[in-house]
Amino acid sequence: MLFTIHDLIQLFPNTKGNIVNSTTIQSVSTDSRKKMVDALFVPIIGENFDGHDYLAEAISHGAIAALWDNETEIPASIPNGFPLLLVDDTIKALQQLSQYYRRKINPLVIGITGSNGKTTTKDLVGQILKTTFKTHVTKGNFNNHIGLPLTVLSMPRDTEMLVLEMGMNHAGEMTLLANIAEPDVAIITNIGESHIEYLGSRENIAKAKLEILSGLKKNGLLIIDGDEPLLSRNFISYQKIGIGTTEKADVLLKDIKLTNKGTTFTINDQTYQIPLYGIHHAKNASFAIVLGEHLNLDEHMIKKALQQPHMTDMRFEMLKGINGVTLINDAYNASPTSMKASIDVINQLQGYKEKVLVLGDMFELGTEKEEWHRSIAHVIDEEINALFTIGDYAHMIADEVNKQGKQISCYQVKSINTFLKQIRPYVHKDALILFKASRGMRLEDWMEKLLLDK
Ligand SMILES: CC(=O)N[C@H]1[C@@H](OP(=O)(O)OP(=O)(O)OC[C@H]2O[C@@H](n3ccc(=O)[nH]c3=O)[C@H](O)[C@@H]2O)O[C@H](CO)[C@@H](O)[C@@H]1O[C@H](C)C(=O)N[C@@H](C)C(=O)N[C@H](CCC(=O)N[C@@H](CCC[C@@H](N)C(=O)O)C(=O)O)C(=O)O
Ligand SMILES: Nc1ncnc2c1ncn2[C@@H]1O[C@H](COP(=O)(O)OP(=O)(O)OP(=O)(O)O)[C@@H](O)[C@H]1O
Ligand SMILES: C[C@@H](N)C(=O)N[C@H](C)C(=O)O
Repeated sequence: MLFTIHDLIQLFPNTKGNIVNSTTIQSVSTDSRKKMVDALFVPIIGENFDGHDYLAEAISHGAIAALWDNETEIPASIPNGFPLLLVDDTIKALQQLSQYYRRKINPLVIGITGSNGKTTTKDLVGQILKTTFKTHVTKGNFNNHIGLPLTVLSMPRDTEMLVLEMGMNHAGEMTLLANIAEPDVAIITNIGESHIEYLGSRENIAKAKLEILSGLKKNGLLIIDGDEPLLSRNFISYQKIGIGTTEKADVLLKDIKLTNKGTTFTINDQTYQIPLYGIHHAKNASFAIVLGEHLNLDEHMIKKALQQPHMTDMRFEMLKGINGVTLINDAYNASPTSMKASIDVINQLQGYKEKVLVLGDMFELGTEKEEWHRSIAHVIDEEINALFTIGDYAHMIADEVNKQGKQISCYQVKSINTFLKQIRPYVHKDALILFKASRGMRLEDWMEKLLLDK
């Protein structure tokens, strides 16, 4: 049970229908299309639909009460006496309800933000905490003004640790999330260029990420990228731990080595092996390790948890394709920092006769999008045999590669059929192919054509 109707009317006293105080709500849903159990349905007015139009379906799928926008007509077809709680704005009410529930259950809350690595770090933190605590973790990428409240409201009542991914793409959004989450621990993974179109500069991105402090408990734990100058300031009200590879860091990440099974590294005199590739993933894992140590978790349990983590897909996900080719599905999203980090790994990976990059456009980069795309060329080594580019801007990466005189075969791809013909010679057991682009490019559709069981 989450709460009773009685709890709800303390927050939302304006009601319609038969209000039975002892009625217990087991779940909260914003989607009538999904089955629910003894749920509070929260209709949201969205870009494509108005959830208020689907109350009947929600009831048929298990809703026993609903919030209702008090400007929206109540359908005559509503079952007699069905309990409605009238509110000014259902999204704001959802957020208010989630803050109430967060305070009621009062787990230790870990909020994770940053330009890149939130989902990865969230998965790793959850894996480590689950060794010892009843832990509830954001599912997938549910990290915004709707996703975070739904994550809080899906938390079982006996939750001890709540791990929340906190995303933003405009100033002010992190303040809202931080005041719902009220984290005891805040992790800022890095400051990159993601969503710079809306923030204007990396300085403003850093400022927006630091809004998480508006909800962080006084003397709470702040774990940050210790190599990031935009985060190097005094945080007098918090216990700050900067993790990095430079002497500036409070905790030094050392001996980082890429292997064909992942990455090994040393931190606080302990050596770790993770099945994730690259310095950036060593850093993400280090955020989780330092948190585990702060909570006095056993080193061996931390190491074991990191050896077989359950990771969200499409983040540098290694797969086998036709003819035994190795495919890397890194197609969930892309920014210059994450695309360069992934290419840097490809440059270094051993054991392949041919290495191929399939790169698509990166979105939300603002007025300097051309320069940002061109900057990718600088990290493409001549280790790479072929570069396929897809989209209006990605071809500038190839143009820059050619300008630098690098001996790399470049293909500007216009259609999936052309692509499949051109990439065919590279689809063999000794080849490695990386797919990376922004979400809107849906590059996984291209990669899936090369999978065995497509
Ligand atoms: C509101 C919602 O959840 N919409 C989801 C829905 O979209 P759809 O187009 O179908 O519906 P509408 O939004 O128009 O509908 C309004 C509501 O009506 C419901 N409904 C509709 C039809 C029906 O028959 N019955 C109904 O009840 C409907 O459920 C709505 O509640 O479905 C889509 C497909 O599954 C979803 O993609 C869509 O989800 C939206 C995008 C959403 O915001 N979902 C959150 C739960 C979430 O956290 N999504 C994350 C992505 C978050 C993200 O991109 N984060 C950014 C940073 C934050 C940016 C912030 N400013 C922002 O605007 O998000 C990042 O970079 O990480 C996810 O999906 O992974
Ligand atoms: N610390 C990091 N620095 C640079 N790139 C990273 C880092 N961590 C992960 N990445 C890369 O960024 C991409 C997205 O990873 P992930 O989904 O974990 O980030 P995210 O911050 O959750 O993204 P989103 O903002 O979409 O939620 C992947 O390509 C991943 O390899
Ligand atoms: C979809 C959202 N989480 C995101 O990452 N957007 C950027 C622009 C991307 O798709 O690369």
